[in-house]
This record gives sequence, structure tokens and C-alpha cells, in this order.
Amino acid sequence: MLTVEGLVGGYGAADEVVKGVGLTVAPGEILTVIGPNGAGKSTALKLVSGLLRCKAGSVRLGESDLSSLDPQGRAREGLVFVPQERNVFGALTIAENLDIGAYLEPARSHERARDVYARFPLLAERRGKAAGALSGGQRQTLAMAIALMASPRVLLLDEPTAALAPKPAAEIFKAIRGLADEGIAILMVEQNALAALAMSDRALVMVDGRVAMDGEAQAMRQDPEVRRAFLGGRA
Ligand SMILES: Nc1ncnc2c1ncn2[C@@H]1O[C@H](COP(=O)(O)OP(=O)(O)OP(=O)(O)O)[C@@H](O)[C@H]1O
Repeated sequence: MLTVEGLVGGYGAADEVVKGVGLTVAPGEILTVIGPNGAGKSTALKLVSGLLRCKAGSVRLGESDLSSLDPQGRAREGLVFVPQERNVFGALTIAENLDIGAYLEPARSHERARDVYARFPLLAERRGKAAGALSGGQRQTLAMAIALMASPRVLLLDEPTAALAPKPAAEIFKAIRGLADEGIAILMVEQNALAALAMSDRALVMVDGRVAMDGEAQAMRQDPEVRRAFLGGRA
């Protein structure tokens, strides 16, 4: 179980963009964070990953307190972040990108890559090709595949379907659901709120650095207030 309590942090002088966020994600569960632009969703994810230092609060995975660890230390414990942008090395091949993902345990790179290729055959077919030649959806798939090379227990995904058309976005969501169904805990930030909630277990609305609402994803999807504010009021 990922347990985040009282998370506070931000950037330089603006050190309270996130003003006290708490959440839990169990193995096999998808928790999606939605909310208006600038609410601090991506910042919260970066604080959980260790990319940004917390001013206050704690991040625990099971019995381990990860709060004082850097991103690499947290990844060693099983908490792996997939950024929204610059998440693959375009000039390198897919195989080389996966190798980099295995930096924590290079000796297991071959074995992990075999699993990843079995899961994502499109990457296997293109393994010798440059990542820069991939479509948007394929690139996001590769970004998740790189993270999987570290054998994560928790994946932190920052807008995995950003800038994707509905069909590749649906494929990415399906792949994410598959990872959760195998026991990985997923904490995801998404702008594509309606589709994200449809495949999530729980959701959390962040407004101005705080948790404004949280609950079961399907109930939130039906909530008139959430629909009006975040889902375009659509039925
Ligand atoms: N690198 C940075 N340096 C300083 N301020 C930043 C930085 N990145 C984001 N911010 C500020 O932090 C606040 C929250 O941004 P954040 O990206 O976390 O919001 P968000 O909820 O993820 O919104 P969006 O969906 O627009 O990305 C905003 O006011 C933003 O301007």
C-alpha cells in the first residue's frame, strides 16, 4: 500500500503549491487525480516520486518510509515515476531505451525485456528502431515499458494520454488497467477525466493544492458537481 500523508511542497519560493495532500493506493488499484489546471496535480506526483523535495508530509510504501529517499532510492523500493514529457530517448532504439530502464538491476535486463516485449508486441516488432520514430501512443507505451523494467510495485503516471487521439488513448488506458489487474498500484494524473474515471477504481479531485473531494471513481463520474466542474457536464 502506498500511503501519502500531509504532503506539502512546491518550487523554490513557491514552496506550498501542494498544501497538505493525503492519499492511499492499494496493490491492483488505480487512483486518478483530476482537477483544474494549476491545482498542483503534477506537482503532487513529483513530490511523491521524490523529484521535488517535500516541505512536510510523508510517503510510505508498505512498512518502508520513503520520505527521505531521492527518486532513485524510491524506485529501488518499487515506486517508479513516468513523466508526461521527455520520457523516452528519441535517438536511441527501443531496445536501448529498455536497457536504460533496467539501470537498477542491469543483470536482469534481458529477462525483464522479454516480459515487456511479450506484453507489448508492437515494441518487440520495432525493437531495433529509434524511439523518435514512434507515434504518440507508441511512445507513451514505451515510456511505461521503461518503467516496467524496474519491476515497480507502484507506478506514478503523469497524464499518460496527453495529446493522444481517443483510440490510442483508449489503448493506453487498457494497458494501464492490465498492469493494475496484475497487482501494480497506479497513481495517475489525467486531464482526460471522463475516460480516466471510467477505468479507475477511485478518484480524487485536487483544487488549489488540496483534496477537494475523493471517492469511488464510478460514483464520482455520476456526481453532478464533478460532472459540471470537471467532466464538461456530459452524460
Ligand atoms: N517548474 C515550476 N516552477 C515554478 N512553478 C511551477 C513549476 N511547475 C508548475 N509550477 C506552478 O505550480 C502550480 C501547479 O502546477 P501543476 O503543474 O502541478 O498543476 P496541475 O494541476 O498539474 O495543472 P496542469 O493540468 O495544468 O498541469 C502552477 O501555478 C504552476 O504555475
